[in-house]
Amino acid sequence: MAPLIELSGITKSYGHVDALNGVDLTLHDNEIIGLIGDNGAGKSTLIKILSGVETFDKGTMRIGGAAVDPGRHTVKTARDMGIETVFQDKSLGESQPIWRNFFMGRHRTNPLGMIRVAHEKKEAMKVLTKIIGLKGAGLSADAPVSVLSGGERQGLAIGRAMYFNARVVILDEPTTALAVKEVDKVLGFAKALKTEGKSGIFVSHNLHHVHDVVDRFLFLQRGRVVHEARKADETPESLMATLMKWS
Ligand SMILES: Nc1ncnc2c1ncn2[C@@H]1O[C@H](COP(=O)(O)OP(=O)(O)OP(=O)(O)O)[C@@H](O)[C@H]1O
Repeated sequence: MAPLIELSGITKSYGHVDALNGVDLTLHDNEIIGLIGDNGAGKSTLIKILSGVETFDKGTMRIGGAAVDPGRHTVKTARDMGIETVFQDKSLGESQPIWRNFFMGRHRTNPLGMIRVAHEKKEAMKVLTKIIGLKGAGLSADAPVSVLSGGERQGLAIGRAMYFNARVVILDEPTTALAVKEVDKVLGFAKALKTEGKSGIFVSHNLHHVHDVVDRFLFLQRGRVVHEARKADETPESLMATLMKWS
């Protein structure tokens, strides 16, 4: 079976800055990989290209074996091919109810074009309580997003991606600026991707978090993949030593 994602020789420049300089990357079915690299290594550029936010200059991208035309790759086509990204700065509508956020931009409608509100509320709560495991007396589909903690908001975004049939969920610094208990929740949500048969790409500066979640690590430096390693061969400390070596 073809890898879910296969990148070969991907380059991307912003003016004179080579953000990516010949990146090769393979992601297999039901695998989570971690992208590790210092500031400016190219991690964000790479995930923006995968998610269709940015295009690439040279190289080939295959998703599920099908070649992607960089001129036609958009957030919509990436989603249609099963790639969803939970960006660090994603904005949820704070005062909007949870169910609306869950279905934002992708509402289920009846033949008259009206939103199937009761159905959407039921579906959203099913995912959030059964798959993501959110708890709490005040938790209801009608509650505003503002009742959710930082970690739970990540859970909503991850659950939504899974519901809309993502095959790959990209998590961009999902644990940044969260309290310890919230971090544990988010790491649990990330690991749930595998239980649900999905794949993932996890980007974080925290090597303990990366080590906890992923199967394989790719080290990026100045727009190139300079080192790859498997979880079985690494500890958070050895990852740090490798990062220092390449920084
Ligand atoms: N829109 C842009 N315009 C110009 N240069 C950019 C742009 N986006 C990224 N770059 C440059 O491309 C290089 C790679 O940046 P990128 O944000 O992908 O790195 P990163 O590994 O995600 O860093 P960080 O961990 O700090 O987020 C950097 O030199 C950065 O300054």
